[in-house]
Amino acid sequence: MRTDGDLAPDPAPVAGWSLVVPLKPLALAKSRLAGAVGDSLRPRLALAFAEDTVAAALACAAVGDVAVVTDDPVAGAALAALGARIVPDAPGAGLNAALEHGARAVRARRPRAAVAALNADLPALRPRELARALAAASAFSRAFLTDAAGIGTTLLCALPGAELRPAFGGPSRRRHSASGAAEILSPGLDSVRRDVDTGADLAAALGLGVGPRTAEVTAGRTAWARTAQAAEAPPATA
Ligand SMILES: Nc1nc2c(ncn2[C@@H]2O[C@H](COP(=O)(O)OP(=O)(O)OP(=O)(O)O)[C@@H](O)[C@H]2O)c(=O)[nH]1
Ligand SMILES: C=C(OP(=O)(O)O)C(=O)O
Repeated sequence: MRTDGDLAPDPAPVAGWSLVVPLKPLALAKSRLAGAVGDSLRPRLALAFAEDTVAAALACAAVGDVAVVTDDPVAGAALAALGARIVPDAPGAGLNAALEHGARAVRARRPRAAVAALNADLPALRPRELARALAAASAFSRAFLTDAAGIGTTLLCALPGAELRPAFGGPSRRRHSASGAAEILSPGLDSVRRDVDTGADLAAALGLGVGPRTAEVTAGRTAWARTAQAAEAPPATA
C-alpha cells in the first residue's frame, strides 16, 4: 500500500480544489442517530452537520468551490446561502452515483479541476486540517482519508486527469485502497476524520469542538450526548 509518507513530506499543494459534498434528504439522513437523539432532532442535526461541514470547507484556503449534491429543498437553500453550488441528486442511484454526477458537474465547468468528495457529517471540521489533508493528497493522482473508526472514508481526492471512482459505503477504506488510491496517513487530521453516525460519535465530535450550527442545536444537551455515548458502549466486563 502506498502512503503519503512514501514521498517528500511537502508536495506542492494544489490550489482551488473543488469539493463535492453528498447529502441525502434530511428526513432520511443520519438514521443511525435516531436511537440516540430521537426523530425530531435528527433532521435538524443532519442539517447542522452539513452546514458546519460546508462552512468549514468554504473557509479552507485550499478549496476553490463546494458543490452539494442534494434534492433536499431546505438543505439546498441553507447551503446555497453559505456559498455552495447545489447540484440535483441524479441519477437517484445512491451515494456513489451521486458523487460521480457531482464530479461531472464540476468538471463540466472546469475540466482540469482537482476534485474531492467530502462527507456531509463532519461537524468538527477545521479548515486548516482540511488544507493539510488536501496538500497531502496533492502528491497522488487519487488519495483518500479513512474515518475516525478506520473503516470508512471521509475524503476521496482526484487530481486533474484522474477520475474520482468513489466506492463509499460501509468498509470503504478497504475498497478505496484496493482501487489504487493512496491512503493519507498524516497525523493531526482528527477533525477531517470525525464523522458522526452514532451518539458516541456525536459525543466525540463535541469533545473536539463543533461548528456553530451544531453547537446551537446541541446547546445544553452535553449531558444527553454523554448518556448516548454510555448507552452505546459495550457492557463493562468484570
Ligand atoms: N446525494 C446523496 N447523498 C447521499 C446518498 N446516500 C448517502 N448520502 C450522503 O453520503 C454521506 C454518507 O452517507 P450514509 O452514511 O450512507 O448516510 P447518513 O445519512 O450519513 O447516515 P445513515 O442514515 O445513518 O446511514 C452523507 O453525507 C449522506 O447524506 C444519496 O443517495 N444521495
Ligand atoms: C459512506 C461512508 O460512511 P458511513 O460511515 O457514514 O457509512 C463511508 O465511510 O464510506
